[in-house]
Amino acid sequence: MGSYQIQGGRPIEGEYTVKGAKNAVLPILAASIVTGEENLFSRCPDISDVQIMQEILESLGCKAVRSDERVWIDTSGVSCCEVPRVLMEKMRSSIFLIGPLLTRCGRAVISQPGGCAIGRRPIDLHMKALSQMGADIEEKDQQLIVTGNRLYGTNLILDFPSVGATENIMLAALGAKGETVIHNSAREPEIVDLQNYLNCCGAQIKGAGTSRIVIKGQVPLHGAYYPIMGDRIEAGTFLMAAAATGGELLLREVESDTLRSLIKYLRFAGCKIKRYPREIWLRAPKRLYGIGKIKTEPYPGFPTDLQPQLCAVMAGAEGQTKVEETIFENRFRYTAQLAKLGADIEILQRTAIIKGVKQLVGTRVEAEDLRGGAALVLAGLSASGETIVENIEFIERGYSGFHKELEQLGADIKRDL
Ligand SMILES: CC(=O)N[C@H]1[C@@H](OP(=O)(O)OP(=O)(O)OC[C@H]2O[C@@H](n3ccc(=O)[nH]c3=O)[C@H](O)[C@@H]2O)O[C@H](CO)[C@@H](O)[C@@H]1O
Ligand SMILES: C=C(OP(=O)(O)O)C(=O)O
Repeated sequence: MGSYQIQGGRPIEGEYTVKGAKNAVLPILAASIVTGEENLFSRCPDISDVQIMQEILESLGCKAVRSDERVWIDTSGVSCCEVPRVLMEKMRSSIFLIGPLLTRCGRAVISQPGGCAIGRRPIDLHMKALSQMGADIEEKDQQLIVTGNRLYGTNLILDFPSVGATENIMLAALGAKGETVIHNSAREPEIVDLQNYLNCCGAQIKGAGTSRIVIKGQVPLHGAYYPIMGDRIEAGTFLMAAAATGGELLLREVESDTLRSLIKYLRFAGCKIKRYPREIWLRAPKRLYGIGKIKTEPYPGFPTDLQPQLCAVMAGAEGQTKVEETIFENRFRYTAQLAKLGADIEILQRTAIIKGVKQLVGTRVEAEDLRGGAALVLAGLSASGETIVENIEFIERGYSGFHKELEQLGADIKRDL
């Protein structure tokens, strides 16, 4: 396991072009299976989750080749509908193969998806919807065998606007007879990106970005060229790195509208922010203010994937911040590591009560999940002295060249191994 060594106290300053979104590229790469043709994607972040998705696609009979930030996938040779357990367990997004495999082959064999330990993350909503569409689901030897040769479109009401379930249903609905309507669908921008890609392939989907998505089934599809949207979570992480270090940053090529809630709170914290359609400029004060109460919510609310980074930033702010995590029941584990740097954070059920301290002090900490790990890096950038963040493989699931990009922006950060 590798580590980052950070000498804290340097402001994050300059310009940064945001990379393609992890949470858009993963379902989109999986979705390419439904086309049965070649596809070319640009702006694909070079992160380990994308590498694993390429390996999964290859194991199913696709060809997948990366060249710089482009990934070419030829899905014509899909010959297998079983996702190998060892790859399935490597990340949560392996779950996105169910819908495309059902559409392409009428059958998907999967095991439990892996991923960061931030909650139980069951897949009952995915399964309930597929079964309502006529799929047979059988559990055997710790595998789920989903068969759906004759899926039919229907009205589905999600009990919770799950991002993954919304996307999986959209993908399975492509092969279903008739129209599928998803009510209470998730509204995340990455779902809009999935819809846009599929419509480029000839699909007829409308409503993504709202809580009612309509998918016309059995429309002929073809391969396409598609540029992946900018990563709002990466963008938010860099904005907060600048905010935590008294820096000044111009972010380029990100839909600023997708970061409205973060921008609002960073303004409360004392940052000056200008927002243009595809750029965000931020200048931070020497010390931030605590921002009172905030809770994570489905989009357009404050994203759970920025909660750990926000708590790390607020750990050094003047005053108190209360952060309620409403999406994942176990997403505060990283706060025990932040405490090693001197953060004063108390967890009461699903709320973190953060009393800002004047100065975090560098020490050795361990990343235990992707965003919690990024939060430790932000804390290290603002702390005095040296912080060593271990187990950075978790962080590299979602951030491409994280330390190099931060170094370009003025951080003193090195990677070991
Ligand atoms: C690759 C990707 O896009 N990952 C994102 C996606 O994850 P993911 O798609 O897994 O997140 P969901 O929206 O499905 O999960 C939200 C909540 O619903 C629960 N749930 C979900 C499905 C289900 O069948 N049953 C159930 O109970 C989950 O345990 C969780 O508590 O959305 C999350 C919430 O914005 C983000 O944190 C992840 O970064
Ligand atoms: C939880 C996350 O991702 P995943 O769903 O891939 O585990 C994340 O990106 O913060």
